[in-house]
This record gives sequence, structure tokens and C-alpha cells, in this order.
Amino acid sequence: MKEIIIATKNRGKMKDFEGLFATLNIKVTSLLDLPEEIEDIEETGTTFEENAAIKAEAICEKFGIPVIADDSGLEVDALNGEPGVYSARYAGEQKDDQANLQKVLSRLEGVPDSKRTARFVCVLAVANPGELTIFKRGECEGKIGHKPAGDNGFGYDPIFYPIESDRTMAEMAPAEKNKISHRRKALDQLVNWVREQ
Ligand SMILES: O=c1nc[nH]c2c1ncn2[C@H]1C[C@H](O)[C@@H](COP(=O)(O)OP(=O)(O)OP(=O)(O)O)O1
Ligand SMILES: [Mg+2]
Repeated sequence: MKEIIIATKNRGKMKDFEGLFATLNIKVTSLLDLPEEIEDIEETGTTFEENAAIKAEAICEKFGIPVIADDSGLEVDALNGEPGVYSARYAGEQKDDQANLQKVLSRLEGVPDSKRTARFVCVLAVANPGELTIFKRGECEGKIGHKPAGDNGFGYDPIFYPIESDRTMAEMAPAEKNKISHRRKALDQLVNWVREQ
């Protein structure tokens, strides 16, 4: 079985990846699973690609091995694409999922269903020692609800209804989310790319 490091400290993301990589027979290790403590990496970019590269390249340089990073977020059309790359810190530096999703709901107060369109975006960056970093993107279209529903998943899952679903991503079983998610789509692109090499 192969092993890959994913440059993340987000446990929710890692749960997604564990499910996604299990079918590929690859074991994934996060920055939280390493024996030494890894300092937080400042995400100073203004695009998902920039931030994913910053995370993947920092850890790749540190250990001299291939590293995948995921930078992702929610784009709400009625909020001009917010919270976007600032999704994790939308309601402040403490990265509180509940506060973040409440902020989206309150900003959308009075906005009718037809204008609550949104998408999850996931950009994966793969950094290899001595090679150019590559990027794969996946998007999942949907709508923002009026109140949180469901206990699965993480982040904005309780307020996100994937297109043609009457349940939020947090009401779906993990395997169900993993069939349609932005993370799944980005990973499919990456797997296809690896097969072409
Ligand atoms: O499937 C998802 N379901 C719900 N919410 C999601 C999803 N995917 C990303 N999101 C939200 C969570 C967080 O608010 C932001 C990611 O921010 P992002 O900087 O990429 O991750 P992070 O700081 O939590 O962890 P890390 O940088 O260590 O990977 O988008
Ligand atoms: Mg982050």
C-alpha cells in the first residue's frame, strides 16, 4: 500500500480523503498525524491555487517527499463569491465552522431561493521535489439553505444543498458526499492525470 502526505490540519477534510483514497488503496497521513508538530502555514494567497501551492510546497521542501495540499471553500453568488478563499476564517481567526455558516446565513437573510446559488471549490496542488507543482480543480454546484441541517461532514456542509438534492451535504452519508463532492471531482482529475503520465 502506498502512503501520501496531505498538507492539512483539517480533520473534516482528512475524513473525506480517507474515504476517497481507501478505494485507491493509498494510506493518507495529515500534518496532525506526524510525530513532530508542524507550525501553521500562513495562507497569504488570493486564489485557491496560490494557497494550495503554498501549503504543498512548504511541506514538500521540509521533508523532500511528494505532498498533496487541498485549498477549498464556498462561493456564494449573491455575496459576490464570498467567502471564497477566506472560507475558513470568514467569521474570524478562530476558524469556527458554526460561526462561519451563521455568517453566511445572516448575510443571505431575505434572499429568495432562486438567488441562493453557490458552489464548493476544491483545488489540489501536488508538489514534487525538483518539479513544477501541478493543480487540479473540482467544483460542486448547489444552493444555500435557510437553516443548518445534518450532523455529518464539516464546515459549510449543513447549509449546502447540492444541485437536485433535497438534503444538505451534512445529511448525506460520507460515501454519498464523496460521490459528488468538489474534492472527489478534483481527485478524479488528479488520478486521471497520474494515469496519463
Ligand atoms: O467539503 C466541504 N464541506 C464543507 N465545508 C468545506 C468543504 N471543503 C471546504 N470547506 C470549507 C471549510 C473551511 O471553512 C474552508 C477550507 O479552508 P482551507 O484553508 O482550505 O482549509 P483549512 O484551513 O480548514 O485546513 P488546511 O488549510 O490545514 O487544509 O472551506
Ligand atoms: Mg487553511
